[in-house]
Amino acid sequence: MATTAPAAHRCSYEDYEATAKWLGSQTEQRPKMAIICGSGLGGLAEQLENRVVIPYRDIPNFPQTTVVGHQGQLVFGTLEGHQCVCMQGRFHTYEGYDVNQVTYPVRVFSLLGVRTLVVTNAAGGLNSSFSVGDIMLIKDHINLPGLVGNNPLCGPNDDRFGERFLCTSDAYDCDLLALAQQTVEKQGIRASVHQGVYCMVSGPTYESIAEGRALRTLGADAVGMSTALEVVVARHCGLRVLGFSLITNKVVTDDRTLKANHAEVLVADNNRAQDLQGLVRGILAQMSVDPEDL
Ligand SMILES: O=P(O)(O)O[C@H]1O[C@H](CO)[C@@H](O)[C@H]1O
Ligand SMILES: Nc1nc2[nH]cnc2c(=O)[nH]1
Repeated sequence: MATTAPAAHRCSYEDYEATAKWLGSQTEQRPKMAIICGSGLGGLAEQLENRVVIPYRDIPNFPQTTVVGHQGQLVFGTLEGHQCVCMQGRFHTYEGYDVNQVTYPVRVFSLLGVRTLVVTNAAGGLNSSFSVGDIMLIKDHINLPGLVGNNPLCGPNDDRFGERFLCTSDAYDCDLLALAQQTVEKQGIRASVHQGVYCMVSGPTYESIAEGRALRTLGADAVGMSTALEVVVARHCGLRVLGFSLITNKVVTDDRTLKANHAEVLVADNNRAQDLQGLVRGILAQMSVDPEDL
């Protein structure tokens, strides 16, 4: 029987606008900062003050989360004086969403007035000096799906969001990274925080031994199934980006008896998510608040 490939899910500017307008009608908060919470890392959103919670199922055009550890709601509120919107749950291509759906919220946030994106994720450690529970400040990424054609900027370019050819050598904001590093020193947590390169793969399989070794050879320090697509779209809209990986497991590169699994990812998050929350809060506390936010 002949099969046809599913059509790419095209989102029009009007779709993004409609979602942004609807969200704007649900709250008077106008965040300048968006935070995407990775697997098991939604606790950050619980710390917001003056919370307004909006389930994804109520939001026009929004995808739904299907992954354990991703709650599926937006939380608006204030963190360390900054008006924020947090995604408690993100979308992945392995769930069956295409790159436009995975990145849909980022363009909506930009239309809402967001200027800075903080991305967090759970990731497997490839760098042999990383331990489970360590935090990696993302200094660069390898967008493997994007490099081979599954890039959210493929297709007609909408100049209202950004230019056709996007530079990504500056994807992770140097000033924010420097501020993050200063906060690490101030909090005395240097031993468990590293800077490194995040590699996005499509998943949902965890790496084979040969794949883990290959990714390490490529120059990746940590690997996961998210983030790079969101960052590409954020940069296309001109947002500043700060990224964190919580190292939830070591990628298996030799011992065949070890088996990566999502339960261990969530357990590591449970144990160490508070360290990441403390670091993010510490960084935000040092960032000047946009006067319009006051
Ligand atoms: O990247 P986040 O969403 O944090 O989740 C990571 O954890 C899941 C696998 O355990 C995958 O979804 C991977 O990408
Ligand atoms: N691809 C991948 N994603 C992850 N997310 C959390 N841990 C891992 C991992 O080891 N590999």
